[in-house]
Amino acid sequence: MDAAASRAGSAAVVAASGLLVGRGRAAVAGPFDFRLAAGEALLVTGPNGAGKSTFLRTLAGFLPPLAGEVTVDGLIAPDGEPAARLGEVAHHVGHRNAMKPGLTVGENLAFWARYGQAPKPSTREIADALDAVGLPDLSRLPFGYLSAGQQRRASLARLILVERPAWILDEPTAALDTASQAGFATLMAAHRKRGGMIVAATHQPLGLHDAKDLVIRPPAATIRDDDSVIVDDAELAAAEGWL
Ligand SMILES: Nc1ncnc2c1ncn2[C@@H]1O[C@H](COP(=O)(O)OP(=O)(O)OP(=O)(O)O)[C@@H](O)[C@H]1O
Repeated sequence: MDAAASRAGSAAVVAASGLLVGRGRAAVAGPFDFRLAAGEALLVTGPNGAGKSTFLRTLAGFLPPLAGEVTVDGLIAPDGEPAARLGEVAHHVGHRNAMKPGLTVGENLAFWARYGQAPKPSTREIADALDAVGLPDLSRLPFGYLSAGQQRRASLARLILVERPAWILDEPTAALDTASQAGFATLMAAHRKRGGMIVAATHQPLGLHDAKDLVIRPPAATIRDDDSVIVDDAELAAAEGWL
């Protein structure tokens, strides 16, 4: 993807209205309303099981909303057309790293660049992205050889490798040491200064200054065992629109 084309213009706005998120037929959290302009951040907090990951995965387009909508204005998708969905212009980094342990660090990062429709990154670009997250050039090592904190940092390097206007981050600093947490706060600040947006769920301080807050409060019973819970994989996939 062309870096300039993917950058958020100053008029960029992402907005959600009446957004209800869930798994299968079961509503998990919401409805939510928020508005993010270029350079702004939304900090999502709430206890375990409240629905933070479900909310982020819905924003990324991995789960369909049960109600409401998320609109995107002023952002250009990789195909050069105005983006219709946030997922087209966002990086999502989940709390599991979504990197294959048997592939090298470089192969994993190249996969994520291609997933975002960016050209195949050069060895230099991969080394620079790893350097930005404080890692030496480990690109030829299998991802599975890295320590937990190194794996997290290598996973975050995809944010740097390909410029995308929105970062959707689930516990981004989990497993990072104090210095790496501070380094990542600097990267997030630089992203926002370029007009980028951040939506981040966390249980620990991220150093995101002037972020808007979205607190997810769970219903009294968060673990359900009723007809709304789908336990069959195929039925769940069908309910979420994958089949
Ligand atoms: N297929 C499903 N059907 C119904 N509920 C589900 C399904 N899958 C997950 N859930 C429930 O959705 C709720 C929200 O989970 P989620 O992972 O979004 O929470 P979270 O706030 O990110 O939690 P944590 O802080 O522990 O990471 C949980 O109660 C979980 O049990």
